[in-house]
Amino acid sequence: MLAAQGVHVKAGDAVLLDKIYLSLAPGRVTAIIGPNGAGKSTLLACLAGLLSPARGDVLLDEAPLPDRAAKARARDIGYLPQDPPLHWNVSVRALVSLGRVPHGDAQSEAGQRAIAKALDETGMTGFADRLAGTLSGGERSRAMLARVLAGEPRWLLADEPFAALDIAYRQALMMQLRQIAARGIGVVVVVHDLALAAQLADEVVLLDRGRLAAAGPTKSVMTPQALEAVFGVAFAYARLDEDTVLVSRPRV
Ligand SMILES: Nc1ncnc2c1ncn2[C@@H]1O[C@H](COP(=O)(O)OP(=O)(O)OP(=O)(O)O)[C@@H](O)[C@H]1O
Repeated sequence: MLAAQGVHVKAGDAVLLDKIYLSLAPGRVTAIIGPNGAGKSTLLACLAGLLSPARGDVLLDEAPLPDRAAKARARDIGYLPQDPPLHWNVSVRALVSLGRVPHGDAQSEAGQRAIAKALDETGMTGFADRLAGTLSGGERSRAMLARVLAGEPRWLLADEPFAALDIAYRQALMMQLRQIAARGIGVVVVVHDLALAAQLADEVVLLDRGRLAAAGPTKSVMTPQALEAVFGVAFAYARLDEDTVLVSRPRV
């Protein structure tokens, strides 16, 4: 279980997160949604243990995250930031191998197997010998995801992993995240695209100006009323083949 207990984050006088209580289960895909500036990335960074709240705690399996040794935390929680910087122009294989650093086994058989699997799962095997600096934006974001997957974390926390991907890779990544969750891994993703979040997630966390507006099963959180209250845009249910989908209704 990954939980936030009264997480409160401030920057100067600004309240970025206001007493957030959450409990996330492994084996589920949770989408964090909300308008720009709502605090989604801040919450994800807290859950990853990369940002310390001014008040409140993040608990992993009921123990405070800061009590865990840094290496153990890095093995448990794989974090993919929005637009991760490329510090060294190394090969894609070397970049993905960095995912094994918390295990210290990049050269071992188990490490090599995890690296090969991560390259394969992200469609990056054919790029393994390319310099990462020569990749396109979408290829680079897949390589960064492969790096996190190579670490075989118990929790995968990703900030807008869909942003640079074309429609085919978006769908592939959606399926992949669902498969990762089906293996028992907790997947938490910040998602801007509400239709994508509705399709992808088992659970949704809806943030509004640093506050928790709602959290729970996707269908109960993503209602036209709740989304309208937070985004200030009209939403409605529409029929699409056999499915009911949520659509926004522009007022022009
Ligand atoms: N160091 C800081 N000082 C002041 N305000 C900050 C600081 N860091 C973040 N903020 C503000 O906190 C708010 C939440 O930021 P955050 O990046 O978590 O939002 P977000 O929901 O991920 O936004 P987006 O959808 O635009 O990516 C924003 O209004 C941001 O400007």
